[in-house]
Amino acid sequence: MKHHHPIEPVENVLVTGGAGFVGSHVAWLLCELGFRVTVVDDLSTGHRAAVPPTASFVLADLRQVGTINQVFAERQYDAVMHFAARTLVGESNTRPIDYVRDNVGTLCNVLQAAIDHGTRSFILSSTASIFESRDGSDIDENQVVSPGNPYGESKRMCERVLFWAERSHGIRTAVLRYFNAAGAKPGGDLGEDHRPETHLIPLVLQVAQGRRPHIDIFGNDYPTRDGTCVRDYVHVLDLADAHVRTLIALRSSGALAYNVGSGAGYSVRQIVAAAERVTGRPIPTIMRPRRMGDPAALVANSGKLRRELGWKPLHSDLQTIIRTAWIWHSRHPGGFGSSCLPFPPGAGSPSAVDPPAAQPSD
Ligand SMILES: NC(=O)c1ccc[n+]([C@@H]2O[C@H](COP(=O)([O-])OP(=O)(O)OC[C@H]3O[C@@H](n4cnc5c(N)ncnc54)[C@H](O)[C@@H]3O)[C@@H](O)[C@H]2O)c1
Ligand SMILES: O=c1ccn([C@@H]2O[C@H](COP(=O)(O)OP(=O)(O)O[C@H]3O[C@H](CO)[C@@H](O)[C@H](O)[C@H]3O)[C@@H](O)[C@H]2O)c(=O)[nH]1
Repeated sequence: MKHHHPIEPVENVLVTGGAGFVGSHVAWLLCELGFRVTVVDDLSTGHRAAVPPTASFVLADLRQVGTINQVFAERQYDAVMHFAARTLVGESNTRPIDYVRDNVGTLCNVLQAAIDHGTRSFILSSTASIFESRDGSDIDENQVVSPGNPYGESKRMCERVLFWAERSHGIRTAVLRYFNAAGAKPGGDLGEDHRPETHLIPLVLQVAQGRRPHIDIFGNDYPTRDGTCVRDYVHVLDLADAHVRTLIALRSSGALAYNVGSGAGYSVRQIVAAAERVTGRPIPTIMRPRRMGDPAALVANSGKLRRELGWKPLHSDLQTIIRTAWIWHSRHPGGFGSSCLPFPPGAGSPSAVDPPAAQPSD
C-alpha cells in the first residue's frame, strides 16, 4: 500500500495514547506516510502490540511531570497528538474527580512540555460528549457546548486550556471532536481491544461470536425513532485521515476545531440488526435501564471539516465499520496477543476494503 508522502523534512510527531484504539490507528497511518512517530503510553488500557513497529515507544504515565519532560528532552517534536485519556462516559459518572484530574492534568503536563520545548502544533482528541443531545438534527461547531457527563466536562476543560495556551504562548492548536469511533484497520491485525470491553459494537460482535449470551440495551425510553440511543459511528481510518489533514493545516493556521463523524445516526437496535446481517448470526438483546449520563442522540455535522480540509469519510458506512471490526474480532478472538485465525466466512479478504485515502493536499 503506497501513500502520498508529506513534504520534507520528515516531521517528528509525539503520539500520546498511541497504544490505544484510535491512537494506534493514527500512529500506523503516520508511519505509513513517512512521519517519524514516538508513542508514549502507560498501557493502562492500550497494548504494546498495537504500536507500529517503526514507531519509537516510551512506557510512561503522563500524570507524572518528570517523565514527560524526559520524553521531550530526547527529541524535538514538530507536533503532538494527544490521545491519552480516561474515555468512558458511563464510568465517568462514578469517578468524576478522577476523570477531571487525570484528563485535565495529563493534558496540562503534555501541553506545558510541548510549549517549553518549542513544539509547533498540538492536536487534542475531544469528543461529541461536550455537546447536549439533539434528536432530529445534527451537531455542528456552533452548537451549545454543554456536557452531560464528567468525561465530556473534562474534555471541555481541556479544550479551554488549549484555547488560552494558544493565545498566551502561540502554540498552534486543534481540537477534533470525534463522535463514536469504531471499525478496524483492513487486514484484520489492528483493532479495538478494551478490557473489560464496554463499547457497543465490539460487545455486539462478541455476542455474535458466542462469547457473550446477549447484549444489554441501555434504555428504550429515549425520545428517538425506536426509543434507544442514537450515535454517529465513524471509522477509525477516517479519524486517522482527519488527523493527518489537521496536522498539515496547522502548518499555516491555528485555533482549529472540528466535529468528526459520518453524519448518519444509528440507534442501538439498528446497530444490533446491522451486525446480525453482517455476521449472519443471531444477536439476542435484553432491555436494561438507561446508563447514567448517556445523551439520547449525537449525530455530527462535519461540513466544516469537509469544506476547510477536504475530508471525506470513505470507510464510515455502517456495513464497512461492522465488517472490518468483525474481521478483527474473528481473527483475534482474545484481542492483542491472541492467535491469528483465518478470515471469517463471507467477510471478504483485506483487499475487499479500500486502503485509507489520506491524500493531504499542501
Ligand atoms: N473511542 C471513541 O469513540 C472516542 C470518541 C471521542 C473521543 N475519543 C477520545 O480519543 C482518545 C482515544 O480514545 P480510545 O478509544 O482510543 O481509548 P483507549 O483507551 O483505547 O486509548 C487511550 C490510550 O491512552 C493510554 N493512557 C491513558 N492514560 C494514560 C496516562 N496517564 N499516561 C499514558 N498513557 C495513558 C492508554 O493506555 C491507551 O493506550 C481519548 O482521548 C478519547 O477520549 C474517543
Ligand atoms: O452494552 C452496551 C453498551 C452501550 N450501549 C449503548 O450504546 C451507545 C454507545 O455506547 P458506547 O459504545 O459505550 O459509546 P459512548 O458511551 O457513546 O461513548 C463513546 O463515544 C463518545 C463520543 O460520542 C466518546 O467520547 C467516548 O470516549 C466513547 O466511549 C450508548 O447509547 C450506550 O448506552 C448499550 O446499549 N449497551
